[in-house]
Amino acid sequence: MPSYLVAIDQGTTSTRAIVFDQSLAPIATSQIELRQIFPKSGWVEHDPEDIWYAVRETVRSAIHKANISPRHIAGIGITNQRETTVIWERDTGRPIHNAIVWQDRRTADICANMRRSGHEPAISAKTGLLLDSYFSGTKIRWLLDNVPGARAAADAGKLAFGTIDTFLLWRLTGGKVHATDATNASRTLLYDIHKGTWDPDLLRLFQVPASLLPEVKDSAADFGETDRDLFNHRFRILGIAGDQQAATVGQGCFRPGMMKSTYGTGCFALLNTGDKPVMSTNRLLTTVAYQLKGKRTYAIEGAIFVAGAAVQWLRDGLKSIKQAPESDLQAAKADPQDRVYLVPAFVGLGAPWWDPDARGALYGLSRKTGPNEIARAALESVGYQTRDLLDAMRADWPDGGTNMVLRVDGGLTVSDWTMQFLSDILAAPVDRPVIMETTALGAAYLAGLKAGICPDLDGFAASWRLDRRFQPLMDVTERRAKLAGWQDAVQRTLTSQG
Ligand SMILES: Nc1ncnc2c1ncn2[C@@H]1O[C@H](COP(=O)(O)OP(=O)(O)O)[C@@H](O)[C@H]1O
Ligand SMILES: O=P(O)(O)OC[C@H](O)CO
Repeated sequence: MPSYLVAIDQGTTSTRAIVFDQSLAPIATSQIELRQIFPKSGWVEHDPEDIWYAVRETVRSAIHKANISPRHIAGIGITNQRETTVIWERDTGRPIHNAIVWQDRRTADICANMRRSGHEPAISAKTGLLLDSYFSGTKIRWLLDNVPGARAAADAGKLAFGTIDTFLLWRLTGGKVHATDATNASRTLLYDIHKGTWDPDLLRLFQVPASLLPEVKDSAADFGETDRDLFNHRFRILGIAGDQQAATVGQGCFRPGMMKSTYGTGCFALLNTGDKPVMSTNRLLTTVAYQLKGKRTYAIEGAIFVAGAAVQWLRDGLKSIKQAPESDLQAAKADPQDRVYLVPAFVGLGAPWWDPDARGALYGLSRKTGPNEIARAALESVGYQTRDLLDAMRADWPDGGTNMVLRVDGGLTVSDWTMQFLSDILAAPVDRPVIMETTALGAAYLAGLKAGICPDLDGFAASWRLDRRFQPLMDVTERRAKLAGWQDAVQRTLTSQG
């Protein structure tokens, strides 16, 4: 019986394919970096053909490395950077433009105008989101209005929209399947998360024809088969989830009150709130965590745009380190008396501030401030931003706040220094699991669940293994003083938009 699973993890900075064995242990990985395209300040694009090439190559290479027969693979799970928007021609499969990436701010003005017209409360009530350029809705509208001929072609039913999962599914199935899952749909500003349907009023408001949209399915579902020519075999595609939701699954956060935070380019914290959507009053997002057998489980989400990207800035912008792990060593050597704060608003500030016009700032520089102190400020900014999110979450959902433990994953969590600071500043334990590829694990598990070869949610959650627990060691007075300094720095950075 086929018992291996392949996860495709199409992230912002790279594409990975990972083969998991029957015990859900990763046995082979292949990864290709993704080219970032910055046409203008605040604009971020990806070439969908780069993404498609990387997916084909990494899947082939990971299966080859795993040294298994394709016949032993039970299915593929796809997980993806969310919100990133592609529109393509239905007859040729050709994208009409580069993908507009989630970080892209080109539609900030459209959002501001719609907000001024008073549309935000009704949109938030249906979608659980805020009216921000982060999400797909205004990106679709921009493409239809700015690519010559696009709107007419869309009205004639000749175009298809998708987030990256949907675009990949279309290509993998040879143009046969146009579908997504509820987690990805819940990031578009067009999807009613209470009813689980595309909303006609929202489509009218964002000027998006219904013919563009994919069918919305469960996160573990039959999404079709791969075209035989691609891998010399027809693989079943059995799972799809946005990457932060897949990480929530991979971390086994199935009970209300369980929370994970993923630290890659940005940071995304999701708190499972069960089968009822909790609408935030503190500018967090309400989102679908996963949908299984037609039943939606919801989460409150806090999204921070810059986490690991602050370390990349030390390396590529400031050139004060050569490799990311050096930031740890520098932070440990920083002068304890120095009080430098970095507010890394390089692309504006996300939750809970939502200020697209804010830009990064350093405060408290003295003659003694050097690279070590700035590295520490960069790593500390990850902790402070998480603290802001968690404070907002506790206010939205007081039941969840008391015995909180945070499960973490993502590239930045290898930094022991940052994880210790995170625990110190949250005043809560931080748990790092043995399997750090939780996003891919979640996608593989969803596919395995549908294939009937994986345990149920409780059985899977019981297999979660701790690598290390970081416990808070910081003195209360020091924590208070540090947090007060951070709040002051944020207030000075916010513009009138925030
Ligand atoms: N040892 C380290 N210390 C600090 N940051 C690190 C370290 N290793 C990786 N990172 C950061 O982690 C991020 C990459 O994580 P990853 O989960 O692969 O991101 P993404 O999925 O967003 O592409 C990079 O921004 C990098 O700067
Ligand atoms: O690609 P990542 O891991 O940075 O995640 C991106 C998020 O899905 C954006 O919402």
